[in-house]
Amino acid sequence: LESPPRRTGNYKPTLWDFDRIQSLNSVYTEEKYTTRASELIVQVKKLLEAESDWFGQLELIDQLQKLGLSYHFNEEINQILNSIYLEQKYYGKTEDRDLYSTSLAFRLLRQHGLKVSQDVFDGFKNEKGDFEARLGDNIEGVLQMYEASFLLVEGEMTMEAARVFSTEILQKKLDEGGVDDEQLSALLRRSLELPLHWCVQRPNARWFIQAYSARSDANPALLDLAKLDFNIVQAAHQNELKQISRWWKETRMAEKLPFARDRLVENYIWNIGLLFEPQYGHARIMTTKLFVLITVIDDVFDVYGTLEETQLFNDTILRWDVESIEKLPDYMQICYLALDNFINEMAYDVLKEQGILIIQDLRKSWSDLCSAYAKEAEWYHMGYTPTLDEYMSVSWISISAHTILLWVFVLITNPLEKELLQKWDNYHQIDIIRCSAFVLRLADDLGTSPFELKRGDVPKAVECHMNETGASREEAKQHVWTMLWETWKKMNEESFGNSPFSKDFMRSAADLGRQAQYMYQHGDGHGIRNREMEERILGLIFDPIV
Ligand SMILES: CC1(C)[C@@H]2CC[C@@]1(C)[C@@H](OP(=O)([O-])OP(=O)([O-])[O-])C2
Ligand SMILES: [Mg+2]
Ligand SMILES: [Mg+2]
Ligand SMILES: [Mg+2]
Ligand SMILES: [Mg+2]
Ligand SMILES: [Mg+2]
Repeated sequence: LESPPRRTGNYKPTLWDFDRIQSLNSVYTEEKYTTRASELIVQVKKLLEAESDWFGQLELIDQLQKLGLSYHFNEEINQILNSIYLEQKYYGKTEDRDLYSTSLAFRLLRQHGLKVSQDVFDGFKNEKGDFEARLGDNIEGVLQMYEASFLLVEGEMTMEAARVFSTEILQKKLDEGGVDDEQLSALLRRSLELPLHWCVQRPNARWFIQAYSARSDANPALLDLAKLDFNIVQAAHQNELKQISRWWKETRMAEKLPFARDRLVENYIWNIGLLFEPQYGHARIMTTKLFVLITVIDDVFDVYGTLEETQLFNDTILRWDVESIEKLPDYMQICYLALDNFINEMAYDVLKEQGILIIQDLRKSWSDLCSAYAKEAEWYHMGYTPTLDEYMSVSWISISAHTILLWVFVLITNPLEKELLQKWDNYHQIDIIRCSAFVLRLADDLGTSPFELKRGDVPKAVECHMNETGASREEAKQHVWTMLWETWKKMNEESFGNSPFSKDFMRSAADLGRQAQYMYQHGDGHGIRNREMEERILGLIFDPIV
């Protein structure tokens, strides 16, 4: 029986080939630049110390975060935010504080894990309990209220009302052209599309550095440090990318598996967002290799493999015995061995560094992932459209977040305790992992499903909801956005909880969701190039800020 013609993703070749990547070089690895940066860091620390009032301190902290510089000042920022929280200065009588400072304090303290009550906004309501219309006269204050509203947790009606109230005012102002300040209207447009709380820090820093350099009141030391630090970090990223690119070329997978996405740079960008701290260079290299293998094997199940082949591959991964590899078609033998080599490399890495054998944990994660892939392939080939709940029960695994976060956990947790690792045995119950996976899945479906369905793929969240409820595509997309929004409330709750995982891990889990919203903001930024993504990659990796 002639097997049906194989589908293809029609993926274009990579925009950034091996030679282009290997030709990357930057002057910002030179000693004189890092010395200059250290001097500027001292100057900015003095700026922080010199700030007398709490409002000025918060403004500076907010700026440092946007400029991607906050990691140099963690101690100072901790100390300032903790004392503002303890002294509750933002709670004062409404007349001597305003919407702007209250909202800024609410957002920065909550982001820091300090749970300011939503009651701080009660002072801005009228006797009926609605926010006073006059607040709309201060657009900067309303923008801060909007940004603060994304830090809500379940059941906080005041924060829901704050989001609706502020969104309406900001949208109306933009529609009427009522914002004459060009910089402010750019800020409004950007935040209405993606609020600060949903923005991954490093990839967005360049935009905020450009915006800050356009301000007449920009502090020269702060601006110089922002540009210099960005370029120094970029130089380090270039070296990491060159190293991964040599590995990718040696595997020859792009050539052997031409049907799959050859997206080394895009896969690396994911990890610039996911692993923020510059010292996580080795971790970014390993997680990028993981992303590259996930991308290829995802395409094996979603695009190229026949139903029988995908089941065969899944069985081989479940059993992980080399005898069964004999039965795999050649292209799958390449995938299996590349994956097996990588898992062994990773396990060896951890064994020699931490003295713990994690090979079973890594394989278990991958067998769960491939089982989910196989389930989706079965649904596609049977022409079956699951209910949305049924779809999510499989696709929150197939989006690979649980595997990505296991790699991140192992690579940044030092020392790696056995009992903490054992918590991964029932990762289905770990809220932060589930939330991160849901945001990644829902953002991915909103960004990639139109292209996936054109070439043939399992019905995605939007299509499942349409099929189940008869909703229109627009209504179904709105429903998916609402699910994403509900998930962020749970994710916010997790950052207050006393999780057994480190702050860096909790941040990475949330950043995985944020990075997805960044990659898919203008369509499928991962698989199908678009101008915005191209410009973002040039600005992030190739071109220093002058
Ligand atoms: C890194 C990833 C999140 C993972 C592999 C590439 C991705 C960008 C995404 O690709 P996609 O094909 O959209 O995943 P899915 O929809 O087939 O699950 C799934
Ligand atoms: Mg290719
Ligand atoms: Mg896919
Ligand atoms: Mg898939
Ligand atoms: Mg919990
Ligand atoms: Mg997708």
